[in-house]
Amino acid sequence: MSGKSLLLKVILLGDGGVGKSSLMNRYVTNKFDSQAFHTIGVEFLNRDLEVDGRLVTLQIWDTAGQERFKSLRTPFYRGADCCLLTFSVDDRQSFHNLSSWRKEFIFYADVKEPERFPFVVLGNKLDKSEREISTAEAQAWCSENGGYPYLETSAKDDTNVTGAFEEAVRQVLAMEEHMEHTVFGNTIDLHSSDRTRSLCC
Ligand SMILES: Nc1nc2c(ncn2[C@@H]2O[C@H](COP(=O)(O)OP(=O)(O)OP(=O)(O)O)[C@@H](O)[C@H]2O)c(=O)[nH]1
Ligand SMILES: [Mg+2]
Repeated sequence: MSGKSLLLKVILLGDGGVGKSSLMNRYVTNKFDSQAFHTIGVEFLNRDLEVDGRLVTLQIWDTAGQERFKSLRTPFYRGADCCLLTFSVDDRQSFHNLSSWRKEFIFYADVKEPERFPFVVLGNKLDKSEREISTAEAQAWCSENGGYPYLETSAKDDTNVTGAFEEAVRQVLAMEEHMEHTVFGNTIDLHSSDRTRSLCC
């Protein structure tokens, strides 16, 4: 394991009531509240974890999904390393709104290269018996809209919650690795025979 812990900011977005706060609380405190209140503005919690030998401090930002709190949540998007787009599998409207959430995030976080940004899609409330969105439909949206990883979770039953946050970390680490390769790939080779040509005026 490499010594120093990496601080990663992950943000949960999605309609009011899909279970963002419940996912964060399940992951960080292992508790579930069936009478949870709507979030006002934003809240965050940290959790340390190890993924593929890397020590990471995950700073999870939980935002208010209700439209009336838009101005309270958007200032906190900047600096996010990963965005968890969340819907509820028993609520078609929340699935339909994923595109708007992504758009809002890209705008307020001022993401320079949206097609490269690590989004992860979560279909929560997997424990519900009556679904409105099938796994296949959600997967299709993810592959058509940028090839995002898709995970189904239940904050209530603690299904795949750890897996969801670990996937977020993996996506960020993979992106970092990719960027490092790109930077090194673009390094100017001072000994290259092309050098005279490219520097010549
Ligand atoms: N059955 C079931 N209920 C859940 C699950 N996750 C959350 N809930 C319930 O759904 C309701 C809304 O959950 P929240 O976590 O408050 O939703 P939210 O996305 O944070 O909502 P906002 O804060 O308004 O944006 C609460 O009553 C939760 O108990 C789940 O996995 N399964
Ligand atoms: Mg909430």
